[in-house]
Amino acid sequence: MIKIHDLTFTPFIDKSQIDSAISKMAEKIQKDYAGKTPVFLGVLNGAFPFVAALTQKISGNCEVEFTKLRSYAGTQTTQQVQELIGVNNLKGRDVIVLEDIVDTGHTLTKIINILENQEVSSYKIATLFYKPEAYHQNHSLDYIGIEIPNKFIVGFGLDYDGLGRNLPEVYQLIETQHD
Ligand SMILES: O=P(O)(O)OC[C@H]1O[C@H](OP(=O)(O)OP(=O)(O)O)[C@H](O)[C@@H]1O
Ligand SMILES: Nc1nc2[nH]cnc2c(=O)[nH]1
Repeated sequence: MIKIHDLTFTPFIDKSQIDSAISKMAEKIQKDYAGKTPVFLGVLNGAFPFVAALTQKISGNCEVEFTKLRSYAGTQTTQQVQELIGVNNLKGRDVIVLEDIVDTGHTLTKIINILENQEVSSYKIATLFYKPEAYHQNHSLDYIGIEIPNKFIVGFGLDYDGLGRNLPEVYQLIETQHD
């Protein structure tokens, strides 16, 4: 168990499970984009370890860009997704969005809106973690690493109020916590 700020988390997904999910995803992407030079678009802050781990498993040409969006405050989504760092050079490109987690899908909806305005040639969505019970958007996800229940997690890029992103494995919030 670990404590971050006021909350306690229990070990949930270990390093080898994360690595094997990323390897499988990289293999699929590599096949689907054979002969192309896709642009991986990482969504900061949370996606930084996922982007590094996935792109290192891709052989062949690819580019890496980042955008920075924020929707979560504490352990709750705010439904207002802010674009803190934008991208504007994706016209005509084959883009693969790399998200650390798709939860309600508000962030994803915002990204799709941005990509459609930029006239990209094609786009697909890859997410390391996915909460199917929380997702209520129509857009389907193209590459999913690990499906998880609708509980707050930290680690491997994901934070609780700024802390926990550096953890190499993933922890789940213990929900019955009393002071
Ligand atoms: O599907 P949603 O409910 O929109 O949640 C998913 C988003 O929430 C987190 O980002 P956050 O807004 O916390 O910013 P961060 O990556 O900088 O922590 C996460 O990195 C996803 O981008
Ligand atoms: N840290 C963290 N950020 C999120 N953003 C959306 N869902 C989550 C989650 O479960 N944990």
